[in-house]
Amino acid sequence: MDLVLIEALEVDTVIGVYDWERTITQTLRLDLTLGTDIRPAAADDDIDLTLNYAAISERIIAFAGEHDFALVETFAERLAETLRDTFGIAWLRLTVRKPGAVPSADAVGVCIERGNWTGGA
Ligand SMILES: Nc1nc2c(c(=O)[nH]1)N=C([C@H](O)[C@@H](O)CO)CN2
Repeated sequence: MDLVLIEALEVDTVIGVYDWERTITQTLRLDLTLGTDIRPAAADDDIDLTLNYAAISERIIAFAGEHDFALVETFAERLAETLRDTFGIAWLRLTVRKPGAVPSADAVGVCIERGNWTGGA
């Protein structure tokens, strides 16, 4: 399996468990690793035969604007489900970081993997 990457994508959303967090927008930083087979796209030099990282990034930005979860866990789980359903992604790793949430840390967050890693050539 090959991998398509989206790194340090910043999205604005309402996120947090505290009352004050329900009234503001905060920035999350996302890293995605998307499992696919890039050989058909490379053979034909055709964007329609691969995972379009620009289209996926736009969907993520829209998703963040459409939802207001309390937990980064919920954001990650629901986003992974949406992306896999929308783009037919076999396997993905998604890291969601919340910079500034813990002042003495660069960022806190979660990392999840969903789907089946087929391996192979
Ligand atoms: N495992 C988690 N812990 C915490 C979360 C979270 O989403 N997942 N959220 C908060 C608060 O919203 C915090 O980010 C505010 O600074 C605390 N712990």
